[in-house]
This record gives sequence, structure tokens and C-alpha cells, in this order.
Amino acid sequence: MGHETALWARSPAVVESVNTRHENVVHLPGHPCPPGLRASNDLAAVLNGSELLLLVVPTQYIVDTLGAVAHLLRPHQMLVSCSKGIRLDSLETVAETLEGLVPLDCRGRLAYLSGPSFAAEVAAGQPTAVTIAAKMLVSCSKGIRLDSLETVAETLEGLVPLDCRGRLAYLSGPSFAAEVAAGQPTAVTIAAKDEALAARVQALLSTPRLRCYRSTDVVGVELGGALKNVLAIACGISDGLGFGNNGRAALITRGLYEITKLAVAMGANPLTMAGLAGMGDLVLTCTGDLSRNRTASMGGAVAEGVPTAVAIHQLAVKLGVECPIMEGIHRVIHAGANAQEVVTEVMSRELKPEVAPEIIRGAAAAAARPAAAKSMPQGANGTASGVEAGSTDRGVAVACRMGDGAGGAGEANGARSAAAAAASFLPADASRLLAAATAGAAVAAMAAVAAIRWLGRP
Ligand SMILES: NC(=O)c1ccc[n+]([C@@H]2O[C@H](COP(=O)([O-])OP(=O)(O)OC[C@H]3O[C@@H](n4cnc5c(N)ncnc54)[C@H](O)[C@@H]3O)[C@@H](O)[C@H]2O)c1
Ligand SMILES: O=P(O)(O)OC[C@H](O)CO
Repeated sequence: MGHETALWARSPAVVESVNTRHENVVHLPGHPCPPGLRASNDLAAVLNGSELLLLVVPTQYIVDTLGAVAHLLRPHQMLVSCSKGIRLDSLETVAETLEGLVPLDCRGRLAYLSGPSFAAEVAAGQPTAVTIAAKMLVSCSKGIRLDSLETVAETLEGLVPLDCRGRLAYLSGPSFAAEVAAGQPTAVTIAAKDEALAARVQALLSTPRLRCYRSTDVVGVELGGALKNVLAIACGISDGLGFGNNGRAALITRGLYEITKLAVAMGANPLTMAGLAGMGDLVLTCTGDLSRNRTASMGGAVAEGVPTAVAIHQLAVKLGVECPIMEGIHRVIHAGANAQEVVTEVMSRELKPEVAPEIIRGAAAAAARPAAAKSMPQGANGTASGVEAGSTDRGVAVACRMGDGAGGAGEANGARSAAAAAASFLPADASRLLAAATAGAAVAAMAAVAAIRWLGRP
């Protein structure tokens, strides 16, 4: 469908027929080939130049066909088998055969297409539906393990076999199960380290009522979902104490600041916290009556935020990130502190700027740089690559910690390099806004949204 496609065929007659007559007169006579199709007898060349490979040979000949060239497969290539059979010599299925043939790091890219699909009808454009099976594991859990302080991703990567790690994805975002089940419009984020996998899961799970976005920021998407639960408990306590909307808005906003500082210190992209898995889920659970975390103080169902509060307390101490609200909740839930007194303590802390001056200075330095001074490496889809984003994020993480009193010259450089990297691939005005966003972490998420709007304006 509009793709440049290379067809490998054993028979020179088929290749000649496709390339000169645009019809496979041997196997599919009467059906003109799509315009972008070229045929070749050179399997290695066809394999080498393809992103998605469809394997359509009789099962008994898969090893003969692919055996000599399987080692040429690269980890970024996807191999979808369309063969339907069981090998006679080994009694292996196609999947078992392929997993034994392809290099270890390609096993995560195997998929299997099957279903009612006569080739002649597909070629004639007749409506056809098939199933594509691939082994993927999508985690929807939102929490941090207490025993190891590991995220769900870290836990699963340690649990599954090495060659399955490339098939793990993580779903998070504002999604009360009851509303999803009722067909209410819902938007979530699917994260996977490999964007192609995230895109596959995204395509599989999206419906007109469930809009899935994708991300490669696994740690950010995960931590957004885990950390918001503790703030939802805080909002429940605030409600219980009789506080109003002002208090809740303050909790959400300053809570997002804390979530972002901690998540960024753990390697997350701060802009993820402005998205569905961060601000989106935080707003939902801090305001929605369906939230078990917000209503946890009234007793009852599963509240992931209760154990997560302990994990956050330990992580915040370990990473040197100041999180007064989440620390206060931890003391109320787990150390018997009086909620009223904790509120007074948190509200009476030393007064400070909303965004730490060190961060603002770093952002200003970045914004002053000429926009075209440096070019940002681009990923396959035109966005900054994950590796680059990760390294700049850590610069912001350091900057965020500085805002709480720690830090030195090296840390300030981290902030500057992060904001500078962001500034380098955006027009000047947008750079300033984005620099403010990276600098101010959560509270400046709004500036990020403004930057995105700025980019989208006519
Ligand atoms: N319910 C929601 O609206 C929702 C939305 C998005 C994400 N999540 C996340 O999904 C995860 C699961 O939440 P849920 O609402 O499905 O929880 P749940 O309480 O409905 O439990 C899910 C399943 O886990 C099983 N289970 C409970 N304790 C267990 C144990 N000790 N060992 C093995 N199995 C056990 C339960 O029997 C049940 O089948 C959480 O991390 C939650 O944050 C929930
Ligand atoms: O009911 P809660 O508080 O566990 O929230 C459920 C989901 O995390 C909402 O996205």
C-alpha cells in the first residue's frame, strides 16, 4: 500500500515477469502488481534493504530458504511469517523454527500472520481480515517495589529471558478501569524502549474510544503513574480535613513539581511529566471520585500509593531530592504523624522562589544561545534520539536538586547543557519557552505546552 516493496523469488521467470510485465504470470496471473514492487533473485540484497520482511514460503522449505541468510537479519528489522504448517523433520512450528534460526537479538521482532486470506482475493483488493500474533507483554501496573525499590520495568527486565526484553511495553495514563469498560473516551501512553514496539502496541490497543500515544521514556511514563498515587492520597486527606479547591490545586501543582524532580533524577524526561502519564493521571486521581488512592483514607480497596509512599521516601533520601509533600504523606500514613500538623509544617517551611534561581539562570543562558548554533541528533522519526534525550534529562535532574539547596558548579553546567541542548533544535522563541520548561520542571510543564502550541501555530 504505497510502500517500496522488494519481492524475492527463486524462479528467474517470476522475477522477469514481475519486473517487465508487472504481473506474476507464474503464481498470480491476472493481477497487476502494485506500482512500487520490484523482484529479485538475490535474497541477501532484498533482506538487507528491508525494514519489514514478510516470509511467505512453504513451511518445509523455511530452513532451506532462510538458513543461509538468517544471520544477516538486523535487530531493527521485523520478520512476519505468513507460513502455515509444521515441519516434518523436527515437528517444530514455524515460530519454533524461526526462533532457532534468527540471531538472538532479532527474536523480539518475530511476528506471525494468519487468517482467511486467499492470495488472489488479497491481490484483487477484496476485504480481508487476518491476525498478527507477536509475543509482547504490556504492563499496566503503577507502583514501585518496596523490597528492591525497582520500577515495574526494572523488575520485568530482570524476570524475563534476555531475548524477550525487547518486547516489554508499559501502559499508563488517566484511565479509571470503570470508565474504560464503559467505553468513555480515554487517552493513555504506551512506553517501550524501542519506538517500533511502542508503535505496534499502540496500533493494537487503540480504538475510537481508547486513544494511545507512544513514548520511549519508559522510566518517565512508569514513574508518573506510580508517584501520582501518593498525591492522590494527599488530596483525599486534604478533602477529609475539610480543605477546599485552593489546597487541592496547590497539592496537584507542587506535587507535580516533586514528582518531576524525583522522576528526572531517576532518568525521566521532564516533558513526560507534562503528559498523560504525568499531569494527566495526577489530575485524574487527585480529583476523581473513582480513585481508590484518593479515597484510601476512607478505607477499602487497593491503593498502590500506600506502599509507594514508603518507596518514594527511601528513593528521595537515596537520591537527595527534597519532596516535602510526599514525605509528609509518608509520615502520616506510616509513622502516625498528625495530618493537620504536617500540613502546617509543610506550609510554614522557609519561603522560596517558585522556580529555583539556579535553574532560571541555566535556562536563560540556554535561551541566549543562537538557535542554529548546534544541531540535535535526530531519531528515525525526526525527533531527538532517546539517548540524547536521556543524557540531557539527567542534566536537568541535577539542576532540580540544586533548587533545593544542594549543588555546585558541575551541577549548574548540567542544567545549562540540558537547556542548551533543548534550545539547539528549536526556533528561538520556542527555545525560551522550552528552556523554561526544562528548568522549572513540573511547574513549567505549562510552558512546555505553550512551546508546543507555539510550534504548531500557523
Ligand atoms: N483499576 C484501575 O482503574 C487501574 C487503571 C490503570 C492502572 N491500574 C493499575 O493496575 C494495577 C492493578 O490494579 P487493579 O485495579 O487491576 O487491581 P485489582 O485489585 O483489581 O487486582 C488485579 C488482580 O490482581 C490479583 N491480585 C491481587 N493481589 C494479588 C497477589 N498478592 N498475588 C497475585 N495476584 C493478586 C487480583 O486477584 C486481581 O485478579 C495497579 O498497579 C493499578 O495502579 C489500575
Ligand atoms: O483508583 P486508583 O487511584 O488506583 O487509580 C486508577 C488509575 O491509576 C487511574 O489512572
